[in-house]
Amino acid sequence: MAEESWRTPMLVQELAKKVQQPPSRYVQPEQYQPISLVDGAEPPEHIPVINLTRLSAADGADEGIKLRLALQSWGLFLVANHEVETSLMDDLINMSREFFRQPLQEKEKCSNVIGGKHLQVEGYGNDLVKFEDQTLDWCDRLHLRVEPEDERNFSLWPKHPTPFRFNYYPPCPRPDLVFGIKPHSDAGVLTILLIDKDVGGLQILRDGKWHNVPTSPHRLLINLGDYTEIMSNGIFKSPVHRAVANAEKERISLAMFHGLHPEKEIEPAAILLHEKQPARYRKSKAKEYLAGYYEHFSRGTRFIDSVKM
Ligand SMILES: O=C(O)CCC(=O)C(=O)O
Ligand SMILES: [Fe+2]
Repeated sequence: MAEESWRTPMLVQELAKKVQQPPSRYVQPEQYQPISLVDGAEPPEHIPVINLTRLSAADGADEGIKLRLALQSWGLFLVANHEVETSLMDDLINMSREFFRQPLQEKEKCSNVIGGKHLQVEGYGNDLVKFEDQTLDWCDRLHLRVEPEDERNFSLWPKHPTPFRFNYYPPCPRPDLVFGIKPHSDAGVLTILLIDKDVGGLQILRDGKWHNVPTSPHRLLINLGDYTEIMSNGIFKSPVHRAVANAEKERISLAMFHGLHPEKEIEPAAILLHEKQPARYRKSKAKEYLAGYYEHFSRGTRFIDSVKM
């Protein structure tokens, strides 16, 4: 049988302890290399902020208009007045840090490797490796399905279950050569992202420019995913984003993805279509979309481009 050990790379956290240079599998092709990333990006001032208290106030129509404009032009917004206790946000990040700081043996009880050979989405470990020549990201994850409740796979959950996907980015000796997570848009309906309040790295692409997302104070970012872009026939955007690596500090983020039932069909809403505005995306089932999404993600391309008409 062919040697397929490339399918199960070493955990990045372990690798980071050993190497002075990221191995070639992690180094982005020259045209994508994140040279002077942080310096090169736009400051965060322009990223829209939506105040949830105003949005739900009886006279909050102006905030509603702001929200619509934000989703049309950015596909995302930072949340003000989210009323999530900052201590809860800290606890989540700290619990996550504790999980990743455990001995490897302990973490591997939640491993995403099946049969010693393949990676699945759910569990602890690397991102999916679909192609031998795919460029890998400088991060490990703990990815857990939380809804529907009867699909929770508790054998992959740490002892203290938490319903999120945790991204762990170890320091990288050459952040100019790798991505923490390569440029991508999220697949689903929307994502709620809890960002490390001390270490930056998340950047959003808009009109050809990368914008840094601010870290402090405790930040929640809500971004749309591809399903919403398709259902809105392109009115709302599914933003391309990436995380850059850091030479000295580890970084943690928690993403909660809201998706759809695998059998559900995703297509532009009929109410938005008319003769002058035909459907701009082909119909697909959520499960087929996800399969295509992961293939494209591995390659650093966007599946949504292939369902555009
Ligand atoms: O770590 C981040 O800030 C971004 C994570 C992300 O984009 C993802 O998990 O899809
Ligand atoms: Fe993402």
